[in-house]
Amino acid sequence: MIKVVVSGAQGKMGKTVIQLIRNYNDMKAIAGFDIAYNEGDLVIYDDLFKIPEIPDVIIDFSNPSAIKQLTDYAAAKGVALAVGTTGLEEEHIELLYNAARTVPVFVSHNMCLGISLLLSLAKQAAEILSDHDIEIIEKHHNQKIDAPSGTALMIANGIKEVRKDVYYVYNRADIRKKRDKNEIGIHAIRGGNLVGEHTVFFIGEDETVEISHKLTSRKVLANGAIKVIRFIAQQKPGYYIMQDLISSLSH
Ligand SMILES: NC(=O)C1=CN([C@@H]2O[C@H](COP(=O)(O)OP(=O)(O)OC[C@H]3O[C@@H](n4cnc5c(N)ncnc54)[C@H](OP(=O)(O)O)[C@@H]3O)[C@@H](O)[C@H]2O)C=CC1
Ligand SMILES: O=C(O)C1=N[C@H](C(=O)O)C[C@H](O)C1
Repeated sequence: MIKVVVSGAQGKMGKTVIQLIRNYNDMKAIAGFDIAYNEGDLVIYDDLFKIPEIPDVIIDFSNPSAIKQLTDYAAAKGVALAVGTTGLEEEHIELLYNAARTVPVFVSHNMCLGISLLLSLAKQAAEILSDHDIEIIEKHHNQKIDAPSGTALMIANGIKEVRKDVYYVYNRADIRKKRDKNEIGIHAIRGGNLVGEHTVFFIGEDETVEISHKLTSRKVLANGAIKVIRFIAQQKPGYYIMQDLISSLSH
């Protein structure tokens, strides 16, 4: 039985994950971690160190400000940590890499497998359509704090691995020149209760290729989180990404 603490337990993703964990008998949510008002039947703590039982895994969908406590706690107690929170800065990534020296740490800005497929198709398209202009549009609900989305940045970073000279342009409002060949334009749309949509455009002469992924429910992301919990619970200390999980599924 994998004992799980859900971080961001009062949030949209945290609640969805807690609900889904109840469907499985190989894992149990033993507590939540959140700074928000405490509601529901799972006990939610505002300080990880107050949780009486030590979990096997913490799954996190909260806020970058939680990363310090999450990594301190995971390293101190020898607990595996899986982070889905986006909007991370360099300092947070550094904390996660440091923790990964002593405990298993998994980081993915998108936990659904469909986005991994989009990423791999986008990298392939960037190689084949090497003279096409690349633009990314992401759409999310009006409660999202960070922009562009972690997934949009992850896609752009993946494309940069095959087109090393690209750079990112987030807002053309103040630009007074023609589009540069090496730009990846990244654009964020916010509205209503959109769960998450990402489209990568490869635009050439008289031709546009679009690769899209659209979510209509958080259940898909929470299903991915369940796979991540099972995966990270079995790993040695180290820093893991979605590709590691996918490779483990094919073995
Ligand atoms: N990797 C993935 O697949 C996915 C990632 N995400 C990311 O997960 C994060 C959460 O998303 P979502 O559930 O929609 O957001 P919500 O705002 O609905 O939930 C976040 C929760 O975390 C709480 N919180 C804020 N700061 C802290 C802290 N320092 N310590 C503990 N809890 C804290 C919030 O409290 P309060 O409301 O009081 O601020 C809130 O209850 C975002 O970064 C989002 O981009 C979301 C979906 C999928
Ligand atoms: O905030 C969200 O909701 C989501 N955030 C992630 C991101 O920033 O990429 C993943 C997903 O699209 C939902």
